[in-house]
Amino acid sequence: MTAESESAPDKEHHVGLLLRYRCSHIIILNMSTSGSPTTRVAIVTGAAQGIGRAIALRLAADGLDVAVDDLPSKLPLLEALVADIEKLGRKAVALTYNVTKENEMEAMVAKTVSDLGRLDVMVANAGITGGSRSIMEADVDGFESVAAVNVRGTLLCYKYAARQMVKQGTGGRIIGASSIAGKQGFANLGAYCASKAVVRSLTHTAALELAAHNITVNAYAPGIIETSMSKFHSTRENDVALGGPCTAVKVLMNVPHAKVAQPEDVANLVSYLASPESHFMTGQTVSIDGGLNIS
Ligand SMILES: NC(=O)c1ccc[n+]([C@@H]2O[C@H](COP(=O)([O-])OP(=O)(O)OC[C@H]3O[C@@H](n4cnc5c(N)ncnc54)[C@H](O)[C@@H]3O)[C@@H](O)[C@H]2O)c1
Repeated sequence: MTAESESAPDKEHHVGLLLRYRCSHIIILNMSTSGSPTTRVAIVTGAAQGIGRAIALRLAADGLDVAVDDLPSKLPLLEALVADIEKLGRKAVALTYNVTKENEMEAMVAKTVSDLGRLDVMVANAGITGGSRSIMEADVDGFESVAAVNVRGTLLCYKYAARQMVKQGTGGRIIGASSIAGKQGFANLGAYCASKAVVRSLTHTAALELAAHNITVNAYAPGIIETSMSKFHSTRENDVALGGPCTAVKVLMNVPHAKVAQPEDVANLVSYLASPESHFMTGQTVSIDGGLNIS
């Protein structure tokens, strides 16, 4: 390539860029709920409680219909959530598919499309920590069960959401649940840290592969959020039982904004990541951690 061609791209190149921009803009406008006949639809996994529940409610408040998924044992909580979403004037459906099973993730997307009409937003939120264990005490079964939910579950959510969104041809938003633990190490949380780093990596790859389809892929990386998960890692009893330090408490001691945040704080971020306004943002794992991880 000559210096001239580098500094002055040809007209065809400019026209191509413009057309691509216009196409993506038209799709973005179609995604808007205001004045549009099409209501956007989201799936939130791990939605029965904690961060997932707050995200489902926030997306409903934003005007989306929502399929809420969790394990079968959480069905009563899901049904209560559906009722709360319906009070906001939106449609909702409770699903009990296991994110670790490929046939169930395919069925989850198919059921959402058959019940709610389409899929625009996937929030792959379900996750587990698997408890605290040092590398020297690590057991392969425990490592694999964390990976099954956090890694395989995220991959399958991304896969079947992307397939549906590409089929629809109207773009979309795919959002994963990483963690501060995916950006830095925490003693005795090796399996969890590794799994959340993989979520970040899958988000990079999926963002590149799906850009041509006007699908953005981002993840949230919370610090300590007040849910049953973080409470589990905050008690002396679990500390002693699992042989690890009070991980959540130790982390908090290093947070510049030293407070425990609420699930709604993460939901506010997801609201933006899921919105048409975030169309120029992809491949990012966004920290929401009170300043713990600044880089
Ligand atoms: N709470 C925090 O401080 C924090 C910090 C960083 C990241 N996160 C991440 O945010 C997400 C939500 O965390 P939370 O604190 O709300 O956790 P939580 O334990 O309160 O909720 C997680 C939900 O996922 C569901 N789930 C687990 N395995 C599942 C499976 N196989 N299929 C379907 N659902 C399944 C659980 O039943 C539960 O309802 C997780 O991915 C977690 O790793 C949480």
